[in-house]
Order: sequence, then C-alpha cells, then structure tokens
Amino acid sequence: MDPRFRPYRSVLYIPASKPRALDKARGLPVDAIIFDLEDAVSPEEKTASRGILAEALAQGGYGNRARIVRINGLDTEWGRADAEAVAKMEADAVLLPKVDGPADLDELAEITGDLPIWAMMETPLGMLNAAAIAAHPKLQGMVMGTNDLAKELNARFRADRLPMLTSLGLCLLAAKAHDRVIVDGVYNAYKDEAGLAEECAQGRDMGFDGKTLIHPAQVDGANTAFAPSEAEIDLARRQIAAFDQAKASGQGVAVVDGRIVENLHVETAQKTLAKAEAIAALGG
Ligand SMILES: CC(C)(COP(=O)(O)OP(=O)(O)OC[C@H]1O[C@@H](n2cnc3c(N)ncnc32)[C@H](O)[C@@H]1OP(=O)(O)O)[C@@H](O)C(=O)NCCC(=O)NCCSC(=O)C[C@H](O)C(=O)O
Ligand SMILES: [Mg+2]
Repeated sequence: MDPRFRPYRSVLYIPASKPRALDKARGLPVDAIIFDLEDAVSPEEKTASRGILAEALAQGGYGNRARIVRINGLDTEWGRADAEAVAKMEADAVLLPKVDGPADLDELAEITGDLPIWAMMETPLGMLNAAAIAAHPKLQGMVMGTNDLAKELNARFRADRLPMLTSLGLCLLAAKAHDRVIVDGVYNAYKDEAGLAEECAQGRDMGFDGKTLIHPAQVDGANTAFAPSEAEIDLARRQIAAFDQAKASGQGVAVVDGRIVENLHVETAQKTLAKAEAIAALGG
C-alpha cells in the first residue's frame, strides 16, 4: 500500500507478552498495530517477549495492517537489544518511547538503519523539540503518549483535555509542517464507549489521523470517527463538481449549501475522497 495514503484510524497496542492477543489481532479490523515491548510488558517478561514477538511476526497473518514495534528506551537495559532485534523482524516501523529530541532518533537509526521510525511524544522536552523531531529524515509518524505526559506535567485527566491542548497542538503543528502521520493518545477507560467517541471526535477535529487504542472494544469507535462520513463524501463530490462547473464558466468560486467553495476547499474534498478510497481498499 502507498504509505502516503495509508489510513491510521485505529492503532492498537498489543503487549508482546500476550500470545493470545497477538493472535487475536490478526482478525481485528485495525489499520495499524503497535506491538509493545515497553510499558505493557513487565521487566520479568521483557526478554522472552522479544522472542514471542519475532515469532508472531515471522508467522505473519497481519495482512495490510501496519506493524509498528515499540521498543524500550535506549537508556534502559533492554532498549539496545530490542532495537537490534526489531531490525531483523518482519516489522514496518520501530517506535521509540519518551523521545526528547532528534538526537534520540539518530541513536536509534544507527541500529535500525533504514527502518522508518515513529516517536512517542510524551515528555516536556519532546513537546518543546517537536518541530526538530518531526523534521528528522527517518521519522514517519508521531504517537501522543498522554499518560506519561499527564504524569510529567502533573496534569489532571479531564473530559475536555484542557491541560493537554498545548502539547497536542504543538505536536500537531510539527507533524503537519513536515507531512508526518500523527495519532492521538489512548483513552484509558476502555469500556466507556461514549467517552471514547467524544475524545475521538475531539482528536479528529483537531487534525489527528487516528487514535491509539488499548482494547479491541475500542476499534469500531475509532474507525468510525476517523473515516469520512457518507455526508462528508457526498459533500466532497458536490464541491468538486460545483467548482469544476464554476471554473468552466470562468468563475473562481462556487457555492454549495450556501457556503463558498474555492480551490483550497477542493483540495480538502479530494483528500476526503482519497481517504475514503484507501479505507475501502483496506476492506472498510
Ligand atoms: C486492558 C487489558 C489489560 C484488558 O485485558 P483483558 O481483561 O484480557 O480483556 P478482555 O478479557 O476484555 O479481552 C477480550 C479479548 O480481547 C483480547 N485483547 C485484549 N486486549 C487486547 C489488545 N490490546 N490487543 C489484542 N487483543 C486484546 C483478549 O486476549 C481477549 O481475547 P480472547 O481471549 O481471544 O477473547 C488489555 O486489553 C491490555 O493489556 N491492553 C493493552 C494495554 C497496553 O498495551 N498498554 C500499553 C499501551 S498504553 C501506553 O503506554 C500509552 C503511552 O505510552 C502513554 O504514555 O500514554
Ligand atoms: Mg508512555
């Protein structure tokens, strides 16, 4: 699949220590999987999990889902061995936690070579250096780590995420400036469907490409929230048609549903249709 159009609506964390979950993910309609060697895996299980994961990926069966492996930090006792192992795995990308600046990515790239890198954005320094991190040539995507960030900021969890908005905004600006994928943080209350829907809608409206998830019950909510709706697809088609017609009669502006449509709106409409097509190509 062309990486420029790959959807990242639903990005599910799976602890690499859980073979049952690793297997279940082969049948889940997620756009991407983060195979986790870091926080979801206890110190006692770290080394064995590396082997379990390498075997699961070698076995395959993950179809079109992007396979991203989150390693432990390179300043931990497991990080370097994780990175060396991932470089040999059937993975599409490596995800580095707690990235403070581009030098962290340089250090990882020395081990993982050409493998695309994703960065966990979850430290105060990472927020301040977001633009330089996004500019790193090996960086493909950013993942908000809102749990670690809340801990570092001593911020409280609120439904409106007011304490997070500065950080979310800084990372979004950085990712968009450098044309990187960026996915929102997890919603911890995985049985709260309505709360997840609200947070997905907020992230989508801010410009995130999708949401990271911790449980299969969250997948449908994210897939729905981050896909163009039927109404949006219909509007995009009508905007493109109306603008083409306006252009043919020498006008630079069309009007659809009482709102102006200019070239820039047509670009957005075309992106909406391209995203809908990419989702359909994945099987919906
Ligand atoms: C939260 C959980 C511990 C709940 O687990 P469990 O009690 O086993 O859930 P269920 O019994 O409801 O599970 C039903 C079936 O679904 C499978 N399952 C569960 N979770 C996953 C998953 N993530 N991926 C794939 N499959 C999953 C179970 O195996 C059951 O299958 P079956 O038996 O065949 O029916 C658990 O969901 C979990 O561990 N989730 C992941 C937690 C995690 O990854 N945490 C780390 C990432 S969050 C983070 O670190 C963010 C960031 O760094 C930050 O700072 O914010
Ligand atoms: Mg974290």
